[in-house]
Amino acid sequence: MGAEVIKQVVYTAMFVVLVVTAAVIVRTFTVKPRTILAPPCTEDESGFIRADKEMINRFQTSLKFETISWEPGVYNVEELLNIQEFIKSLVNVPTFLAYNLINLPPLKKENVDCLRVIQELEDMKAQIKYVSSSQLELVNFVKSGKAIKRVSETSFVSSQTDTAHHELPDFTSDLLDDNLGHNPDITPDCATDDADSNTSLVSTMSEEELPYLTSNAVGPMLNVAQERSSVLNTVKVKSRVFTRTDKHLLRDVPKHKPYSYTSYSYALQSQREHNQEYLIGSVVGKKGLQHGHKHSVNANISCQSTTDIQCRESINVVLTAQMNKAASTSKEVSKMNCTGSNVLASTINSVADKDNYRPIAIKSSKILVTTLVLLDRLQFQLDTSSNQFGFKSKHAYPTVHKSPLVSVEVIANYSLLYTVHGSNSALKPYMLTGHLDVVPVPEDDWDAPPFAAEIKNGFIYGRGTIDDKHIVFGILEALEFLLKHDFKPERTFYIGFGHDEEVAGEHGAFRIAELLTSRGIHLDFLLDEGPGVLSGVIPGVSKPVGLVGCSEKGFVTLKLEVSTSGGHSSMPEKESSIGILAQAITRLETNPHPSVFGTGPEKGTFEHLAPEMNLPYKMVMSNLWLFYPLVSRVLSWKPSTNSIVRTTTAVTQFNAGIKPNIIAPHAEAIVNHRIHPSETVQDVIDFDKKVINDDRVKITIIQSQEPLPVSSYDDDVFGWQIVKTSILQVWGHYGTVVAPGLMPANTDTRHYTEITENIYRFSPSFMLPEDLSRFHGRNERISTKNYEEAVNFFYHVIKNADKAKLEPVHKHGEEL
Ligand SMILES: CCCCCCCC/C=C\CCCCCCCC(=O)NCC(=O)O
Repeated sequence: MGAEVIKQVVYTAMFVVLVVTAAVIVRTFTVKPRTILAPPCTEDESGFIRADKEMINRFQTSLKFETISWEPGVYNVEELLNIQEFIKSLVNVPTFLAYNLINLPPLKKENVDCLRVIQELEDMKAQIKYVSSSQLELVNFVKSGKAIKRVSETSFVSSQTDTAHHELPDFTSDLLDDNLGHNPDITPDCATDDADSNTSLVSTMSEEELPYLTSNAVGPMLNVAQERSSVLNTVKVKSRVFTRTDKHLLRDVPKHKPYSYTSYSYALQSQREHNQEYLIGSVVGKKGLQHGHKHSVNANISCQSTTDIQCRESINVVLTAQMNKAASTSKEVSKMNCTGSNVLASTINSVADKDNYRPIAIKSSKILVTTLVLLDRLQFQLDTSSNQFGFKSKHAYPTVHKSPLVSVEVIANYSLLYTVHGSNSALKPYMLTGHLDVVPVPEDDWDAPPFAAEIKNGFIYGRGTIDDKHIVFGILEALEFLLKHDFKPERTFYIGFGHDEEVAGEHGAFRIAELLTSRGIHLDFLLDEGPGVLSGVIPGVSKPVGLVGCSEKGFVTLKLEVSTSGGHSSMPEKESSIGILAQAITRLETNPHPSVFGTGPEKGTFEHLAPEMNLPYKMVMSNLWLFYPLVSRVLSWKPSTNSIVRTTTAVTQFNAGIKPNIIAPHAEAIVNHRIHPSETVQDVIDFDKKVINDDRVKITIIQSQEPLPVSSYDDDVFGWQIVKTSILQVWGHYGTVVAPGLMPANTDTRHYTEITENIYRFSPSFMLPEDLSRFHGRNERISTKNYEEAVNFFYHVIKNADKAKLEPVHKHGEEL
């Protein structure tokens, strides 16, 4: 009896397995491709736009920076205020450069107002720390007086490279000389009245005031620029460092022998060992240090700063009187040597001679403003009468800008709205969008400088190449070509270039959308940046995939905070704010949000791609009804594919602590989630709270956006057809297939949801798996060939969309 039942169960199981296997096999080999070749563009196949040198050059110039800086010098309060005013104007531009404000202007003698100004400048730097850069140039920014001069038109990158790999421009020695009283521009009240000193321009400051000068709190983005700092001012401080009487520091240095390079180096190391507050220093000295002085050394100190205190000490190291006698030595030491991130460096000239050592700190100071160059380089002129950033005439794309068919509006000072007027008002307009701003470059170890637009091995390197200049310039190039060739559109279309997409587009795209709404405009479809032509990115598909974002993930940025009583590190509580917060972060990272694979447009991706896949992927993807869990797990392995199966968690910032022996009373972290369309902001917060499960961790929302609606990717839908057809016209010869997908990052499209239901996100960039990290990362680049393809893609979009409708497509394909 028992054996009979077992037999029955086994037979039934075998039968089920057989049926399932048969179903899987049948389905694998009968599933029909949904990716049907879109109807080719029958007319004007010859209209291929070849990227000539000029076109590439126009693109390159759009990627370059220009530097505007204040000449090293000594400024009075009024001049500082001028600078301050200018910087304020930048701060008011929400998308201005993140890394444009570099060092502080130097102080003038004993002027508290200077300190106030400098503090304000510091505050302003903090404010602009995280904003993105925008392609705007201050061409006609003119300030009177010698204090503020535009001293450099070289690209920021080349200057930076010089600094990093060679020597700094040798202006520092002159400045030292200036500081020694040789500068005719120095006003008498700047001179020191200290009779004992041979130095001039010595400001007296308390050590409490020094952080204003030395704070490195503005973050790594500014560090690159700090490398360009110069010796500008001398500040007298009560310092004990490097005095011969400081036995603690120099106890191991032989007293009666000339100090040698190594002994001084040793002294600095000792200093660090004995007192954690001090810097990590290295001393480089010239041979034959004496030159008549008993104890002299040239010290080049760089501080691997981890705390403000370290920064401060590194700057306030110290020298002696006699600097004017040692002018040649000063020149030697004024060469800076800064490396790595979060490094604050200062060069020290020590010429110790007398018993009466007089410590003098050398402060490096300078304001450097780097701006981007789009408008000027393209010969747009700035309209300084109304707004110094606005522009009124445009020569780079003369046909576009002179055409009676095209009108251009400047929105919110910097964004652009083009209307290309069609002749047939019965046709619903559409819109192409892109953005002018780029994200900063926190690291400089690129294969080619990030703002020089160098071409290497057929690739144009530069921040903004794929995010998002190839779209902006691809559209303008295509339109210029079409208008030159007598294109007269029937269908009106808009082109919107926002200036602050990288910081949520709330001033640019938002205002453009608002304006269009106020005019009662409703769009047939809108095309913005998105995934692209992906090769080798989607598992199992060997053909390139033109992936079009039909929806966009939402996001929520959360601040997590823990506060405890803090105290002395010798008597710690069992748990610290840092420990508690770290635990919360670990819980979030080890408990990812659950997979919701198959509930959003990513399902459509596989419905379209399964028939194109190689075995065994084809079998698995054609039978998602059976293999969902397996596929979901496999997709979770790689960051790119993981991004489409769930709400992601990225811990992007963590701040706590100021000193080794103080228990941090406060720790905070920033967590950025990208929300899958099947979840909401509230779902995400609820999940996080549950996972963290610790009331000591306070969670606040910094910014959020619900996921965007899913636009139709039915082959009957005009906008979808246009995008798909145009992709195939440009990349079809590679065997490219087109599929809908989910945009894992955010775009300006969130602002346009009221004026169209059909929003598609596609960047005309050909991407290999390793290229995905170039977005916002190192070595952002595009090949010249790909740029040509981008231009042609927009050419086809504009041509295709001008038809009343595309050919009907034969529909098949099915749910998996
Ligand atoms: C099985 C499908 C796999 C899909 C893999 C996804 C591939 C995504 C490809 C490109 C992503 C492009 C990201 C571009 C982001 C640019 C926009 C941006 O930075 N916005 C700001 C922000 O999101 O913070």
